[in-house]
Amino acid sequence: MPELETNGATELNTTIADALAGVGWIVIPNFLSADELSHLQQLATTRKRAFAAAGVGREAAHQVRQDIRGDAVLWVENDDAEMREANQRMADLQQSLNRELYLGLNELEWHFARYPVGSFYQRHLDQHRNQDTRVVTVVQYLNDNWTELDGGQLRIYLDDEQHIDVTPHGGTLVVFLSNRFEHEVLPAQRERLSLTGWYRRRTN
Ligand SMILES: O=C(O)CCC(=O)C(=O)O
Ligand SMILES: [Fe+2]
Repeated sequence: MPELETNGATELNTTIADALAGVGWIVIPNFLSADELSHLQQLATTRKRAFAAAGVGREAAHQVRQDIRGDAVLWVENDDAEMREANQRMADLQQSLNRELYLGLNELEWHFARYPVGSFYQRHLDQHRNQDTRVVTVVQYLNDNWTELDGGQLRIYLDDEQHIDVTPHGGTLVVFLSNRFEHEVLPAQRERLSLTGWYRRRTN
């Protein structure tokens, strides 16, 4: 029998859906429990050698450009047994967003991302040009004891060039509409670890 979502999880997913329908973004501290956080940190550590430099651009235009983004990534597979719980939480959120906002999301693609000391990701939009399949961006941070001095904030540009800075505290979840907000990762003064993903609507 499938596990039932707890009421807390359902409520949280509704809060996220409401925020997306309203301002279009939300930050949720302590989205991950301490156990979930340490499990994901351990996985990222165990798999450290499998991370590969991230690129920019799609297909033929794809290239590693550390002057644009300096992180290394490891994609998460759907059938990864170690990621079962994390994938399930994201699947539950996907279902809530579809139920409440009729977004028609049909998959999550996500990866671990490791930003070495001094690295950053320049201001960008997550939707690839001429392709609108990335609908909702989700980021979970996996860092212990992060302080303002460690840099690495996620800067989200709101309307009128106002911005908010999100500190990548372990367990924090950020969700925003992929086509609406340009954002950047400020230079990290410590190694910075996250899980970043996109709910997509397949066009074919
Ligand atoms: O790690 C973050 O805070 C955001 C990463 C990001 O913008 C991306 O991978 O597209
Ligand atoms: Fe991004």
